[in-house]
Amino acid sequence: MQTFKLNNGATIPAIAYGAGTAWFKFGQDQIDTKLVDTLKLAIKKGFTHIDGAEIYGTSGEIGEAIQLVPRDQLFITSKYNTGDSLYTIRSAYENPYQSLVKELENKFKTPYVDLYLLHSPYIKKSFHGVSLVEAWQNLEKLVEDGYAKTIGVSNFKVEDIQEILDSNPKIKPAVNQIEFNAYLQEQTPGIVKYCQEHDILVEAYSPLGPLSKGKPGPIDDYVEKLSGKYHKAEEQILLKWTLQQGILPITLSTKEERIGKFLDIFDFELTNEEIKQISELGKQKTLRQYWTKEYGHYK
Ligand SMILES: NC(=O)C1=CN([C@@H]2O[C@H](COP(=O)(O)OP(=O)(O)OC[C@H]3O[C@@H](n4cnc5c(N)ncnc54)[C@H](OP(=O)(O)O)[C@@H]3O)[C@@H](O)[C@H]2O)C=CC1
Ligand SMILES: O=C1Nc2ccccc2C1=O
Repeated sequence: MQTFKLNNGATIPAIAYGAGTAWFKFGQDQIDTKLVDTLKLAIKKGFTHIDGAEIYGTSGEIGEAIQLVPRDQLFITSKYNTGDSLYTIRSAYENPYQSLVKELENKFKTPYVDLYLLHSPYIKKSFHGVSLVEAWQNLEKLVEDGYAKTIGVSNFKVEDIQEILDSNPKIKPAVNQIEFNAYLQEQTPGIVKYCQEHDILVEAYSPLGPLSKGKPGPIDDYVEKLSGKYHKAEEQILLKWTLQQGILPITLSTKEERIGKFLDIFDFELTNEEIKQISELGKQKTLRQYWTKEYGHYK
């Protein structure tokens, strides 16, 4: 499995299986056995990186599935539930520190996560009990106490990351997880370039948006042509387009045949011209699925 190097020297497997979106079950306590089985299948097929979050309600399922292999063979991500951008949903826990400690003990049943993120920058002291900078300091303490190996952010704009950097943090964010695909190459202005210049790895959620939600669209014919040229599925072409830009895709499938395919992307390379062409065609359409102004709520 290809890896990326993070700014703290840690390595991160270059593609992740997401335990959110289609698996989202916040507010229900019962274990989803189909998710446990699918996560085990994904691990057996070679996924070593699982993307979770408090808000997904699936930390218990991840905890069950990861018993399958030694802990050090896996890379587990979780995220502090910042709630929605309208401040109507909040974490079940007092603060980000407590959230991870309790989820590790009661759900993940493992002593640490490899990566812990603030799920969004929508953090207000009056609502969350901590300001954005104090939330970040909670994450730093999680590293100091051994509960998280690496820390980062998600859905952060340039100015949100700058606010953390301006606070003179002990630890810099290592990752910014954002919505990224051919139809959303800038979740917010300049964010990809800024992260790459500051040695912050960009993780792409919804990398297959153009296939699942974007059809018909301007990249369809070209991606189909590349699919024929490389004898790879359209999903594989889009995951490769993401990876070759130094961006880590987080995807998922509920279906066995797709899960294996997602990992069979390390034996071919798109040319620079092909990467550029997908990017240019993609700019003709905008598709944003998450964290829109109108979105506000999770459900
Ligand atoms: N930080 C954040 O705020 C967010 C993080 N995430 C993370 O990213 C993960 C992945 O996000 P997601 O948007 O689901 O990622 P993708 O864009 O990779 O979409 C995956 C979905 O696409 C479907 N799909 C795959 N190929 C095709 C195709 N050829 N035609 C039609 N449908 C297809 C799959 O369906 P099927 O099951 O039928 O194969 C699956 O449900 C989440 O689980 C979560 O971990 C997601 C959103 C926000
Ligand atoms: O997986 C996710 N589904 C979501 C829906 C709304 C906001 C964030 C998310 C996720 O992270």
